[in-house]
Amino acid sequence: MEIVLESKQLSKGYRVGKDHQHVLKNVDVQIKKEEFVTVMGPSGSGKSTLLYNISGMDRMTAGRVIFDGQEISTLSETELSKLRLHHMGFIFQGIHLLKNLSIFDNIILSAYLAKKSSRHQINERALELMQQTGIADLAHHDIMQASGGQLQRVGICRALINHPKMIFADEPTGALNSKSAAEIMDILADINQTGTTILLVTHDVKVAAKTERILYMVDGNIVGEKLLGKYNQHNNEMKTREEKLSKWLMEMGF
Ligand SMILES: Nc1ncnc2c1ncn2[C@@H]1O[C@H](COP(=O)(O)OP(=O)(O)OP(=O)(O)O)[C@@H](O)[C@H]1O
Repeated sequence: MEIVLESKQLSKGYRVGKDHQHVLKNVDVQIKKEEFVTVMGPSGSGKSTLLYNISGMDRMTAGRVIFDGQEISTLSETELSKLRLHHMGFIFQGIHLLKNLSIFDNIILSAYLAKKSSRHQINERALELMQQTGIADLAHHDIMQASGGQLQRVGICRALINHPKMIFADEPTGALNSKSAAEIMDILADINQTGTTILLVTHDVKVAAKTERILYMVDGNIVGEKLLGKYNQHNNEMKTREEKLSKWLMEMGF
């Protein structure tokens, strides 16, 4: 299967006073097209840092990242933001929506900025995504009127509006109760099944068990991986997947 994202010897460090803290240490990762991959590991091991550096949200200190055949390590800020706008989608725990815009306008904003589609096409796409994520009734609501789970769905619609090749999600269910978290993961699994590659960071075994491959990070490097295969919400397989994953995580020292 074709590789969509690859890091080679990716390193990231921060100056802390007089010291230099090495957070990512020569990380080599390959994500295949249409894969659904999770990064797990202890707190502070560098999971979010990996997500932000491999997606070009942050600048790596050394190494290379190749996204969809293009070296992104050498792109300018303008080129990087264009790449992110057109080809990547981001979902965060704190959803960062604009409070003065309606739910619908929050979703379509980046499609207007991308200037790739007509107003009609953008509206159609937004409606289709809102239907898919179960928030079509909320289109013209104020974001202050929505629950955490609904807002996370808005975040998913916003991330998908420009048909990204890949979604990056940092603890997308971190602020949700377990029922909403399970629903959000089913939506992400559906999105993945229809061809969008996803790289996700989580601490939650139930969340990771719905993904295809789990990378385990310790102290700035990937030290193991577990292949679970694609999750099918219509097969009654969650318990087995969770047990398999929990057993492996225990072996990894989680
Ligand atoms: N801007 C920064 N300046 C200095 N150190 C930083 C900065 N951002 C992150 N770090 C450090 O990098 C290390 C890894 O942080 P990161 O957030 O990537 O870990 P994580 O595995 O995602 O943790 P968690 O599971 O707690 O979210 C931590 O020790 C953190 O303090």
